[in-house]
Amino acid sequence: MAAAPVVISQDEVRSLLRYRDLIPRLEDALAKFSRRDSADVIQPVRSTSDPIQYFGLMPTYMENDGVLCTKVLCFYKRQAGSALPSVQSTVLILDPEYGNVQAVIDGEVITGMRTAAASAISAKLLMPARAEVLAILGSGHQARSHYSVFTEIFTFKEVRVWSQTRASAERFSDWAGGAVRVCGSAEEAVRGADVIVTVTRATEPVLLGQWIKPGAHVAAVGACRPDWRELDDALMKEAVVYADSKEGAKAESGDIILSGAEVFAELGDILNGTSPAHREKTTVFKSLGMGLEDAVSAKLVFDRWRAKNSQT
Ligand SMILES: NC(=O)C1=CN([C@@H]2O[C@H](COP(=O)(O)OP(=O)(O)OC[C@H]3O[C@@H](n4cnc5c(N)ncnc54)[C@H](O)[C@@H]3O)[C@@H](O)[C@H]2O)C=CC1
Ligand SMILES: O=C([O-])C1=[NH+]CCC1
Repeated sequence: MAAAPVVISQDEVRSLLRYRDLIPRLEDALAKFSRRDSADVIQPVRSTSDPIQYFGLMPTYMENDGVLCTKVLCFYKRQAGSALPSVQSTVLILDPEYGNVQAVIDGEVITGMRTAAASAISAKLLMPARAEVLAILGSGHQARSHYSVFTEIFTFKEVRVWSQTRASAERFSDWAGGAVRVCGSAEEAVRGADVIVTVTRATEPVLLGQWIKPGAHVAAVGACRPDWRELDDALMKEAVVYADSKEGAKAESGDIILSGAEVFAELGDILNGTSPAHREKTTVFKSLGMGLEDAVSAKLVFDRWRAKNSQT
């Protein structure tokens, strides 16, 4: 019988995962994904069903890297007063040879960090030169991880936040040590911004093309269902649109499907040098999230966890 799986908690993941290690591995994995070589990556679009609002399975196999993994995720309606996240997830690492589960890893920190890291990679590739102003729409879990990585790897003169309520935007600004300007409207937050991150649970557009400075880069992270929107048609039609996965974007993104916008390229195509990065134009990175990103993060965590626990 195979050994029982290890369980790696959220605190352990937080202590083991660093953006400086994760970002280069994600860049490598995104590039492999876009080459569509099945020995590098097999990652179908996630399967979803709605028995409890939204239940998703995100399997990935990376033969050459010896990784077999799946994330299980679930959205739920936050109960008043609950501190639990609205996206719950767990990552399972399986033995690629025998299929037994080797590790059960809390998915919250992984989801927060790998999503923010993918957005940061999009900004590295697509934001205008000398970007000075970052605007964040939304103030939840993803807003925090995006603030952390964007301020760790870039230098902005100003960071702004807008959220559904002023109180939640102020809590976010307090969490960030007061270094963030709280804005009274999404328009106020994004006017003149060079980089805009949308991390809301909106189902209707909260970001309009008419507000955006030409040449700005938008990392659009929410609206991951075919009938949900964060961005309006004007922006989707004006911008050069990139995605993590073209198949994922066409199947899951309301902003792509309902606007009729074309996905110009994947981030991996830019990393492979097979598509240009149109930094001089207004760009949108439509992020849906990929099992591949969880697999890379979970492998990093599991390898570090084993190294640490074999020494003790
Ligand atoms: N692309 C990806 O890889 C991933 C995307 N997501 C998506 O990112 C979004 C944010 O996720 P979390 O930060 O974990 O959620 P959260 O629940 O922690 O935060 C959501 C934020 O959206 C705001 N919000 C809710 N409804 C809104 C509306 N109608 N208009 C404007 N703002 C609204 C809330 O006030 C809050 O600030 C969600 O849509 C989630 O599905 C989450 C994980 C990965
Ligand atoms: O990739 C992911 O984990 C998610 N994408 C949308 C919600 C959660």
